[in-house]
Amino acid sequence: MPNKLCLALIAHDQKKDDIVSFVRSHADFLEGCTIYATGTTGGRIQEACPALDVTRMKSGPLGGDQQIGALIAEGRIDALIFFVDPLTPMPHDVDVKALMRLAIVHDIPMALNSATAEIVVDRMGVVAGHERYLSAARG
Ligand SMILES: O=C(CO)COP(=O)(O)O
Repeated sequence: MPNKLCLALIAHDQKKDDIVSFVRSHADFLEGCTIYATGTTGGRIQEACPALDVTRMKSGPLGGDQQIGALIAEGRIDALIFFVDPLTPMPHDVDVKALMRLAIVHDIPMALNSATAEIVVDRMGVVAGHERYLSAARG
């Protein structure tokens, strides 16, 4: 069995209901993943889906985005799913920008809205299923 996929999930406040719906609709796939999330997002996800393996970092404005960025720099995150609110100014905008920059530098899939997140998760599910199929076939 290959290592579990490791995803970072983050949502700004106006998008938290959206990420909860997203997580609920992909709970089967996400149960097979290790999830890192910023503090408040992680709390909402755990509340909605207690079976998921979620590690909560600090809240975004208090350093959570930077903590996730550090995990990306260490090669520990396979994809970043970040439901961004494009209409509200953020005090920690520089942290958000730094996080996105690291996802680009380390060339991991980065979904910044729900339409892209659907594609990333669907694709990763296919690849993960394929790898499981191959490792089972190899014995
Ligand atoms: O602010 C965030 C991302 O920039 C999200 O942080 P929380 O999940 O703690 O609200």
